[in-house]
Amino acid sequence: MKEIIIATKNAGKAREFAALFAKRGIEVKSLLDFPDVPDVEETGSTFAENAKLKAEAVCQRLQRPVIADDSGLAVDALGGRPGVHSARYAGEDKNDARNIAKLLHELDGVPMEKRTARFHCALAVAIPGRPTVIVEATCDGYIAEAPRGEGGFGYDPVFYLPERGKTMAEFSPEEKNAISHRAKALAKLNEQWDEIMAEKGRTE
Ligand SMILES: O=P(O)(O)OP(=O)(O)OP(=O)(O)OC[C@H]1O[C@@H](n2cnc3c(O)ncnc32)[C@H](O)[C@@H]1O
Ligand SMILES: [Mg+2]
Repeated sequence: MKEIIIATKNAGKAREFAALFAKRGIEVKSLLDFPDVPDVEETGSTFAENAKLKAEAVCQRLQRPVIADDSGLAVDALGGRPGVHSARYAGEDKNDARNIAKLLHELDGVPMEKRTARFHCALAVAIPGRPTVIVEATCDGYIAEAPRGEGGFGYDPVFYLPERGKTMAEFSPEEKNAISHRAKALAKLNEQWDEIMAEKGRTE
């Protein structure tokens, strides 16, 4: 296979998938390339449910193999919030800067050792006529007291990895793709990739 569709309108995610799949010589298309595909409502209560909803809706529409990513940030001191609501934490417009400002406000006064958090990533692969495959992975860190760095997207400027002494937004794309929740989930998918794609070959 030379091309895969990622069911996302998030340019940051699309960029990371493009780099991760480039190693395999596979070109990534996102929903930014298919503007007519309508938004899928994320009504699930877990990352896995939402990834499945997005992958199956777009697969149904395009009749092609599709991967969807549902991801987010779970902060221990906030009982796991923003969780599945990470994208719209500060409002419907999905504004990264406002989401970060709200998060920092909610954690005001919480000491560093209690600012533990993890990024979650659920990936769902939907192929016409086949059961959907789902994998999940996480990446542990801390919520910094102020944003730092220009790279990545979303909550990366406040996601601090003490072992590197940097926020994820201070990582190069290669560094982030070596350790991120998304890269780890994709590595899990990779283990099943040949099997998934072999089945696909038979249905073509
Ligand atoms: O649903 P799609 O179209 O894929 O795009 P989205 O941006 O709405 O994506 P999600 O519903 O999965 O919400 C993910 C939220 O978690 C954030 N997020 C996910 N992965 C991240 C990462 O690697 N670094 C920083 N923030 C991330 C992201 O900014 C969003 O606020
Ligand atoms: Mg979304």
